[in-house]
Amino acid sequence: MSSLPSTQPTQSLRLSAPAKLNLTLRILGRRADGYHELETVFQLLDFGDQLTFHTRADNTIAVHCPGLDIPPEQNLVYRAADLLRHSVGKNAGKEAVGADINLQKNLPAGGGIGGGSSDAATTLLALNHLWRCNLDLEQLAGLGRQLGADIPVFVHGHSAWAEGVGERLTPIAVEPMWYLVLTPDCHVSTGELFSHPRLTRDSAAITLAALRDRRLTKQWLAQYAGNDFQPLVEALYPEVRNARAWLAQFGAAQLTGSGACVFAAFDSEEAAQNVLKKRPEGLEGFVAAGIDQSPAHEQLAKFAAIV
Ligand SMILES: C[C@](O)(CO)[C@H](O)COP(=O)(O)OP(=O)(O)OC[C@H]1O[C@@H](n2ccc(N)nc2=O)[C@H](O)[C@@H]1O
Ligand SMILES: Nc1ncnc2c1ncn2[C@@H]1O[C@H](COP(=O)(O)OP(=O)(O)OP(=O)(O)O)[C@@H](O)[C@H]1O
Repeated sequence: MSSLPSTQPTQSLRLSAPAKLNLTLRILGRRADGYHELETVFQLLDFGDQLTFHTRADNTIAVHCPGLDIPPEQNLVYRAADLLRHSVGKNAGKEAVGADINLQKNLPAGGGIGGGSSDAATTLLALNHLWRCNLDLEQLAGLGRQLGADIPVFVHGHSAWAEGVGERLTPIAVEPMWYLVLTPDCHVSTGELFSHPRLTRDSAAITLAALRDRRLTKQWLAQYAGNDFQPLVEALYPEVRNARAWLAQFGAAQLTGSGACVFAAFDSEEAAQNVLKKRPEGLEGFVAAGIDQSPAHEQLAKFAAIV
């Protein structure tokens, strides 16, 4: 995969953290370390969180995130920033490696759309630039992997076919589609689901060979879409079951990640918006286009070009 643009450092930066959907998700088996081997398709979306980074003259990392009810030091944004500065040994030197980071959350936490993971990846990209760490994308993805299996895809910033625990990535082009994503008001714990005795974890592999020219078409999806978490999540969370059953009236509807969000694909924004307007009271959601490239990378490249 490509490396990052190298430029003079700057003092502040505003970048997006896009959401993802898992267009298919198969669990192939459990490894000795407890993690699971997967096959999944990551589709990036043109909707996500927003982050602003300002470097500081001291070594403090301060994360401001109105509305997210967790201690700042547990925020994946803080953990990514701290991991980056420790791993490059910068915090031991004379140069200040602090930052004020403002996180505007638009994505629900624990929704299976990768919000926290994307925030962490965007933080690695931004601070690698601002702190002049000069790590390449592989190195940043390796750091991200230490914090979560979903982070590497956002570091590389391309919709992808993924294997391993989700870190072995092959960039793909997905036929353009609009997605209606419903966000049931419940929080699903990824760790609990992966360790649940009733989880299906012996699916047959599809392999990348099924994706001709690394292009994913609607026909491919019709054959291979699905999510091994779905039966279990629907059994445990009636809100998810009800949301998907409602959406299934309008198209093939499925779970993303380990839930709780469910989605369906449409040919136009208008078609997706029309369905969103009809949603039952109390059920929220959003419409977004599928994109192959992360806006964070485009923003960083543009930024680097003008400083
Ligand atoms: C379900 C997906 O969202 C699909 O993209 C991901 O596999 C989950 O990725 P994630 O949320 O970044 O997961 P992590 O934070 O790394 O792990 C949470 C917990 O899920 C389990 N886990 C995660 C990923 C994986 N391939 N196998 C696992 O068994 C591990 O027990 C881990 O303790
Ligand atoms: N910046 C953050 N945004 C959201 N959640 C965060 C963040 N930092 C830490 N967390 C914690 O991580 C948990 C999972 O959040 P996240 O939004 O990544 O879940 P998810 O959408 O299910 O992700 P994935 O699809 O990667 O499993 C949350 O419940 C929250 O406690």
